[in-house]
Amino acid sequence: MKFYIATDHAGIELKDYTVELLKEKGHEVVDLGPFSKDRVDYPDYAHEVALNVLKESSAQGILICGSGIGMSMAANRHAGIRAALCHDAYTATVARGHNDANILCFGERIVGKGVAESILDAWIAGSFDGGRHCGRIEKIEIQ
Ligand SMILES: O=C(CO)[C@H](O)[C@H](O)[C@H](O)COP(=O)(O)O
Repeated sequence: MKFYIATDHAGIELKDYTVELLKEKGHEVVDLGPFSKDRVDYPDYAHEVALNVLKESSAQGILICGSGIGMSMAANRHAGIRAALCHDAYTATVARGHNDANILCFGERIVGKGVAESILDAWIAGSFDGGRHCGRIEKIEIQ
């Protein structure tokens, strides 16, 4: 899979860990930064990842901040983006299966490296279940 990933200052260690982990697992990763711990504003990075995912629908996004909340809020302002804040493997599985989520968000201040890896594994293994969920995800978009 191909992933666009970014963080703010509060998620940089988990972002760097995630980039290496995904590469080890054979995935393509485009790291959109930041590359230092200087304080930055999460929406700038959320919008960057969202725009890339919208341009390349076969790619997925990953956004990390302290809690994952601000990143998911900002990314979800884009029509066509379904960013899911995941705290464990179950939420990652249903985000993919029920919500056809295209951006995974999590918080470095919430999940450790082990839980982050289980979230990533569940996300990668997951796929959209279709069926009854199709009409529901269409209704997410404001007409
Ligand atoms: O948006 C957030 C909270 O909903 C993120 O967790 C940010 O990373 C956090 O707000 C950053 O906080 P800081 O005190 O500026 O480090």
